[in-house]
Amino acid sequence: HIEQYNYRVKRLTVDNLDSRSSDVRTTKVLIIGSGIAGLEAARLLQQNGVETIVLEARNRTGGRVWSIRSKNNLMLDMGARYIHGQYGSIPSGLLTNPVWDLTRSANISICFGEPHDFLGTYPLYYSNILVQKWYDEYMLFVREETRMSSSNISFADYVNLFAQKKHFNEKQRSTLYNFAYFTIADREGTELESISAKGYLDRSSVFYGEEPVICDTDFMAITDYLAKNLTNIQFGEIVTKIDYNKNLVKVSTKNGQIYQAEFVLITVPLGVLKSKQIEFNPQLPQWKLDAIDRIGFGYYEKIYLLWDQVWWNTTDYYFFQSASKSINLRYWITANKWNGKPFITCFFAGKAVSSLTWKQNKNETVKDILDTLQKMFPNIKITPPTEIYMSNWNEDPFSYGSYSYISVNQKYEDPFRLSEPINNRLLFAGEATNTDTYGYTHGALLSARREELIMHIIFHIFLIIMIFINVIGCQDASSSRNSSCTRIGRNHFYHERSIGLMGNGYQLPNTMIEHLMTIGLFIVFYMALYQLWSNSISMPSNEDYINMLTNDIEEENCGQFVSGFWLSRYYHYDRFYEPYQFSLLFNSQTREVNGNGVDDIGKFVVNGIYSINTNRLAIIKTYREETENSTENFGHNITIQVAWNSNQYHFEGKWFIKTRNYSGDGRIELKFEKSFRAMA
Ligand SMILES: Cc1cc2nc3c(=O)[nH]c(=O)nc-3n(C[C@H](O)[C@H](O)[C@H](O)COP(=O)(O)OP(=O)(O)OC[C@H]3O[C@@H](n4cnc5c(N)ncnc54)[C@H](O)[C@@H]3O)c2cc1C
Repeated sequence: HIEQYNYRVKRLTVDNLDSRSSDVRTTKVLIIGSGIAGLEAARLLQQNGVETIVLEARNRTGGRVWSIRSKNNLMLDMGARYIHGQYGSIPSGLLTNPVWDLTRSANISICFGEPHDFLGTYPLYYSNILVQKWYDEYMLFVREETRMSSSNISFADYVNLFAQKKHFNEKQRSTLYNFAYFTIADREGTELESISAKGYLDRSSVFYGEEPVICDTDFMAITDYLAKNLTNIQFGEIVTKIDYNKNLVKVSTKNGQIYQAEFVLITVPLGVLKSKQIEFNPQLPQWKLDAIDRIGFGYYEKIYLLWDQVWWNTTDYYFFQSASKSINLRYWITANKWNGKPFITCFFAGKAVSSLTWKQNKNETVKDILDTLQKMFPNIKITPPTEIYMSNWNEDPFSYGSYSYISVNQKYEDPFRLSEPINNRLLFAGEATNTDTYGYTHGALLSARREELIMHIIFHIFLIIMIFINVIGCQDASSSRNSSCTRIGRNHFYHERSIGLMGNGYQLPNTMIEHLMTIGLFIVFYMALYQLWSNSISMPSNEDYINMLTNDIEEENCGQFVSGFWLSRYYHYDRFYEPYQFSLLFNSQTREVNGNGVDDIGKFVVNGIYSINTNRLAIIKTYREETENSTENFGHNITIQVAWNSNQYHFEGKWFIKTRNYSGDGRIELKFEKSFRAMA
């Protein structure tokens, strides 16, 4: 077997990639990994008739979405469990969490946690209220410091700087440190020392989880739904080598199987890429290797403790959040009040996982948890759990960690680099390649949609080029009275297909269809041009607007815009409509502003730009159809262009609407309401 494997691998060099053999399986798109990203990409490609094979190392789908059954048939999510966002709504430019949408399509029942549904305390020397106040002040301090700074400074360094500024003693400093740890670092699966504060605050995903939404069933119901109609998943196929050139990719697996494809979508976790278990030939470019190296990949593990019946007498969701005496053993505990199931989940992150304390001495870890619980419930005699289950993502060779975070070593462009295709043949998806929603299932899902779209564009560019070549070839031929016009064109087209540019999913059009499509393309092109022209006549473009300099801008009035909740009121039909709250997040490096909210027309998302220099903001509100007011909500866009008014201490300017049936404009004001509360 080994000989056969070596033989196959030896044959596989870039020079002879095209050599075909009966034991090489060919397909148009090969997807490596059947986590949520791989499954979604496979599902979309299959829907579009593109031939696809999924290679999965494990003998199951789901990847880091993995649920097991206890002896009593309790469903325990060892990986993802929460669908983050407020009732499915996420303030990052997308109205709803797409995973939430999936649960609705799949008829999966979901339950809601309340944001303040929290029993217990941090083991702090000071009252929670006081520490929360320090923390809020600390976050404002970090936000201000990072806004104009370009250096990567960790949250831990900012704790020290803030403590110095406030003349904190060591006890106060370490209390704030612990609080910040649990609020920020724990969820990222790492330490405060490792996270770039600027990177974290500039990326929108960090503000998601104000109100996690929890499934009533296991999370795998979602990945099972995605996998439902996929017939092309090869289990137990551990990819060991990827050979590629400008035309083709060949993938070798540990079983000695070789696959050949026009495109390969790599969705393996960042931990696997870091481990260099997969050999690339030629080696990945240095910029890609640097990105893989610098982006952080955290550790986050769960322990489930099960009893025969619920013994706790509280209905709160979160039991307790604890920083134990030992820095290496910190955890927090939750229980599920909705289904009344008798288990408690404990979470360990960062050093607590890598130090291995908890794994090396499972009994001691469990005893520590039980002692903590006993202190919380002094009147109940807590018996040892009947079953214990622990995850081990950290050592799992198909994960090597939990999910990505923004490390202090990271460069701004690294996540973009990670997702960048190579030769337009190797494409990358998965949680870590999502620049906004890294670390989450919805990040993985959206990355798959992004890559599927890229593939689609690549396919169609080829299709359009082919049509033009064919039409021009045809016209040349007919002008020279070459009666074999159609045949020549077609033969040329077939030839291109046979060398692999066109795939099985796309049918060869005949000459008539090609002509019609050409005319259609011209019509679409002119309509797009007309649309652009007509949209630009009544207002400046958003880019032009924010760059307009006015004489009266004083330096202290620059950069008034901050991320947070804003109130807007707009003037229409001779009156102001109420202030409506919406969230806006500002990325100072890209100047982008994203957010969402709801007003009397409907739910909307916001995308736009802001200039610190001119203090001007230009955003586009896009309504989501079928929300709120069905007679006025057409899923239309509203452009809002506002400038800072230092007397009123708010932004003001104009809104513009241009739809097929209506165009209009009016006044609008935007006032800052409050900053985002840190995740509870
Ligand atoms: C403990 C924990 C808790 C979490 N909690 C949440 C949560 O509550 N909410 C949330 O939204 N997100 C959560 N996440 C994050 C979420 O699980 C991930 O972001 C998401 O599942 C990643 O999906 P993916 O498709 O990018 O990668 P994966 O799911 O890891 O899929 C990659 C696939 O590639 C396969 N693979 C790896 N190596 C090879 C190879 N050499 N050859 C072939 N196949 C290979 C793997 O087996 C896997 O199936 C959590 C993660 C962990 C670990």
